[in-house]
Amino acid sequence: MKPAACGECTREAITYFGVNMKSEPLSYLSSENIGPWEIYLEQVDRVTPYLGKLAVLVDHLKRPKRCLIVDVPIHLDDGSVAYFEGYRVHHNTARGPAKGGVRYHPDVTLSEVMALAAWMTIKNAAVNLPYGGGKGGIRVDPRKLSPAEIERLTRRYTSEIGIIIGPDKDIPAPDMGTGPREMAWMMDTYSMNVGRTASGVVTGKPIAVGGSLGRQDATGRGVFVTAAAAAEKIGLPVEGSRVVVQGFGNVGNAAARIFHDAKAKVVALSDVTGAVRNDAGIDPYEVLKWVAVHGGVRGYPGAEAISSAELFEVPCEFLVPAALEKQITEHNAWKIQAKIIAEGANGPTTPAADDILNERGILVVPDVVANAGGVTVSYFEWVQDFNSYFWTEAEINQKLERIMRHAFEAVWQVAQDKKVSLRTAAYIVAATRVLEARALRGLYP
Ligand SMILES: NC(=O)C1=CN([C@@H]2O[C@H](COP(=O)(O)OP(=O)(O)OC[C@H]3O[C@@H](n4cnc5c(N)ncnc54)[C@H](OP(=O)(O)O)[C@@H]3O)[C@@H](O)[C@H]2O)C=CC1
Ligand SMILES: O=C(O)CCC(=O)C(=O)O
Repeated sequence: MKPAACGECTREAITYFGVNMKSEPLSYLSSENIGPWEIYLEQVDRVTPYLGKLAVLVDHLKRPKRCLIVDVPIHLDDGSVAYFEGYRVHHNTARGPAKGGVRYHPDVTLSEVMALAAWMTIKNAAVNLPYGGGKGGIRVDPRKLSPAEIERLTRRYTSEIGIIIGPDKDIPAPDMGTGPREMAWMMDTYSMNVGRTASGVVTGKPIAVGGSLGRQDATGRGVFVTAAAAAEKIGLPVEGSRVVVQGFGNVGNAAARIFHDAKAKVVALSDVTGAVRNDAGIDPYEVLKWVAVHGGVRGYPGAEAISSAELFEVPCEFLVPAALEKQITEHNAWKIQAKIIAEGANGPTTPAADDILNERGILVVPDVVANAGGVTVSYFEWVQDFNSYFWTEAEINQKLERIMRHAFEAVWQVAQDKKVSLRTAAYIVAATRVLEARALRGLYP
């Protein structure tokens, strides 16, 4: 399928830290042949025709500013030594310090972390936070390690990336496989290394060590707020609507609960153990209790088991992918029966799938807007840590909703004016901000 805006674009053939940055026009390639970084490059190519004279600077978006690869050796509980590969990437810092999460997952690679860092640059600019984009990760299956091993891994990784993180340089946060516990260890390790308590070095911390109220549910809340704003635009009521959620971790379970609280009906959800469906509605609070005991949604008695592929075919008003990249591809985009897709995950939709969804009139609220609630409350946490003055949860949620609605409205307006998808509109808003900052800092086109 020919992409909407950039069928003819070609790319320079360069290699960056072993990651091949040359790619063909990607919409012609199957999802099996592209990774997250190529998806990101395609998204940038699609926005380039809308950047006016800033387009000559677009290569700034196509290269990470710096990539650090670290070896993370730890003692396992049995006394043996294991080695893990870790990364921290600063994609762009034109608008402020790098900011973005840390992922622990067996499939983490440098090119994936580059893409995740780049999406942070776009996301932070799309919601107008004073940050650039960064991301980190370790190729590890945390489920195979004990808590003590994860602590040693986290502390060693933090020391290794300590040369490029800091409250005014790069502020990590949780992503897949990490949470408040790991953030507390990161903050403690960094603080020990610099000889003072530096609570502003990471966000997503437990409340007792400088975390912010509302951060835990913030990404899911932002997904809900932007999905509801999109629904308003097309006259779709949230109350009584059907919701399908892929992934029942930090983002997915919060989104499911918040939709449920708003009287929407969660009809299917999944995690790595399996998927379940009940058209009469599933109570995500009950699923949480089940998961706490059984380790996954599989076998949840209030619903029937379906396959992970079938999850995407369940009729619904809202579909929330909240797991990994590349879940919605040219293979299943035709089968989706949702009116709105609100991307809780980063990069869940390939460009080819975007085209199909666009053609089918399914509204996609892109990741760089839909899941920006997490980093927005991370920003609040960072500001609160600097001031040593903390806001109430009601204040946080109110400020979060205002920022998310404002960002969505601006993107919606651009989409209407330019007749482009919400993703391309978000990239127009964000890329313009990043490249304007770059130009003002000394690289005028
Ligand atoms: N945490 C945050 O604040 C933010 C996260 N995101 C993005 O949201 C997504 C989810 O992150 P987060 O919720 O933090 O991660 P978590 O680790 O908390 O949860 C991930 C969830 O996805 C499930 N999962 C993993 N693989 C699959 C699969 N193939 N099919 C179905 N479910 C799967 C996991 O199952 P199991 O538990 O069984 O392993 C788990 O339920 C990621 O793309 C992340 O980058 C975006 C913005 C902010
Ligand atoms: O809270 C943050 O700083 C970043 C969260 C994150 O990794 C993301 O938005 O993808």
